[in-house]
Amino acid sequence: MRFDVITLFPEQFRILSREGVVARALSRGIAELRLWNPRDFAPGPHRRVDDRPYGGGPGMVMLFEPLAAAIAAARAASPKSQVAYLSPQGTRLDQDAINDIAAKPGWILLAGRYEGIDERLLERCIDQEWSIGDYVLSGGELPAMVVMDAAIRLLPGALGHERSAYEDSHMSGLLDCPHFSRPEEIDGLRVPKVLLSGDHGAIARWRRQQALGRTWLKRPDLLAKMTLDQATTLDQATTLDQEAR
Ligand SMILES: CC(C)(C)c1cccc(C(=O)NCC2(NC(=O)c3cccc4nocc34)CCCCC2)c1
Repeated sequence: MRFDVITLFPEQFRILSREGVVARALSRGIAELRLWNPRDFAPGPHRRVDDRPYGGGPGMVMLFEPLAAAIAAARAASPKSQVAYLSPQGTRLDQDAINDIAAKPGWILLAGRYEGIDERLLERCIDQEWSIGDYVLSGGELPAMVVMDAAIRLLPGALGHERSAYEDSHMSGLLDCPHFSRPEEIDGLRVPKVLLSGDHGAIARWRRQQALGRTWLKRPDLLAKMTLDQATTLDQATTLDQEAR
């Protein structure tokens, strides 16, 4: 899977190629990352990438021409990729959206800065608009990295052997169960006995029950969102739970 990122701050993306799942996927060729700086496509001696907004007001707007040229160059290099602008106006991303994103051959991600981009880019050059959440950010670079992290970890071979472990927990649509490790007791706080029992059936039941309970209490909206098949699993878990009592 190929990511072409259009950004005024390409240096920020070094973090992805240094360590972790994304770095490993990049070094293994499971994913590719290419950075495009609009400043390299800005004409004239001053190579302007931003200018004052028509109609006045504070701040600057990213100019159409350098961004359109950078997008065209990225499209030429990655003809199968669609263009997505990371923006507060975008469709809110969730795991279902990430699954769809990871199923495509590649994406050209545009990260905004200043007050945003010239609106005509949305008309002429951008296919999709995505948001990672409702809070004010300084740029679209971190959202772009969030999308890349979430999508790349889904690619075959990205997670290696531990993927199956994630599969049934993270992909169940439920919150995680509580996690414990050494020592058994900290300041009077002990590890739940079932986790020390070695009874893997009971441990699996307890974990499922805890995940269900926490999701019910903290994020009932996730439960409501579960698809039919997950709901079936939910029934199975509940049955298991009833048997256990
Ligand atoms: C009502 C709300 C959401 C608080 C809001 C309302 C108005 C402006 C912003 C805002 O943050 N403007 C700055 C800006 N943000 C983003 O790019 C951005 C923000 C949040 C999630 C994102 N996902 O992708 C990109 C995202 C970066 C600089 C270029 C202009 C966009 C926010």
